Amino acid sequence: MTTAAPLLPPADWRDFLALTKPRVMTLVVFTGLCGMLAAPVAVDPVLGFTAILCIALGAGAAGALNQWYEADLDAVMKRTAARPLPAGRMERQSALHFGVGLGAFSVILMGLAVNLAAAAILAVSILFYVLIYTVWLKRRTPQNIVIGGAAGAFPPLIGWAAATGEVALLPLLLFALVFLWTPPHFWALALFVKTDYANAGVPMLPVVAGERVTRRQIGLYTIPMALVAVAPWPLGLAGPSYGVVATAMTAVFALLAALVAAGRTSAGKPMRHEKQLFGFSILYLFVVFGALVVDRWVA
Ligand code: HEM
Ligand SMILES: CC(C)=CCC/C(C)=C/CC/C(C)=C/COP(=O)(O)OP(=O)(O)O
Repeated sequence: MTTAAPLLPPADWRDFLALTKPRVMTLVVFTGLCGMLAAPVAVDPVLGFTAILCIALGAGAAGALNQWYEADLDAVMKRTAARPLPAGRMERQSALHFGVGLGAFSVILMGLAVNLAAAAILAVSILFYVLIYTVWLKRRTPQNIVIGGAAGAFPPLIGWAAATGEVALLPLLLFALVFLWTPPHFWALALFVKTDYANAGVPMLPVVAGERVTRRQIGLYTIPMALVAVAPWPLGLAGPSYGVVATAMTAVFALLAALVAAGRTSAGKPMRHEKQLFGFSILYLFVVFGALVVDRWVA
């Protein structure tokens, strides 16, 4: 006779919150909000709030499904071992039900309360992150984050579509900015947590191709990223206040990326520039996206 594994007690709300990767999602939601506020229309506040809520819930659902699928990987990486599933604080089924329910709710609410264009792009981004990145590419190729990372670039398009019902050149540039920003953002981190990924058998670029190639790739992606970041200004899609902030922030980003690409080290501080580039990459998107909204509404 077989005995069923004992069921865990119901998980705490904090564990469900942790499934949504709330810290990463703040920036995802912020880029969505800025995409919405950069649109040349005044959005009804209730509708706008609902759209941003749907992006937050959809992104949270994607995070939960990611953790449901890769609990085995998370268990072997130091950075992720304390998450609710690998730490044994939650049944896998609960994470699956939570993710599917929340994801469906976010897309349906967006479709009913906001518009179909925003709901469709939200659905695509959730499916992209879960199926294309997490299930298909992450364990197969070091290009995982380049292709799969597109999922994280959709929110500005969703925000814009929520406001206008369509897409346009400016939100497409914002998509391209986050898309090209993701490799330097992630590979800078991957350089200093390489052993974690190597132990887990995840083929991240520094593990598979080595540090030199990764550094060069960071430098290479930074060039088109810089052009796309500044482009809204000369194209007349944003004014000089955006142009100045975006140029200054991009110059700092490019300098740090160049130091990383050149493999510059400072005595006694291993991976100093890599850590600086990773940290700055987060501030960078907050400031550049924020500057676009300030430029539209205040400047
Ligand atoms: C496939 C693409 C990406 C990968 C693999 C990736 C990976 C990571 C990892 C491993 C961390 C550090 C640890 C953590 O807190 O979990 C991190 C931090 C972060 N990422 Fe990304 N990231 C990606 C794309 C993005 C995107 C698109 C955004 C937002 C637009 C973003 C925003 C952030 C933020 C805000 C943090 C800091 C979180 C904190 O303070 O703990 N990331 N990222
Ligand atoms: C609107 C919507 C659905 C947006 C999707 C949000 C999204 C794709 C964010 C990407 C950022 C992210 C959490 C990467 C983590 O990669 P990982 O899963 O490899 O990190 P881990 O090792 O921390 O699990």
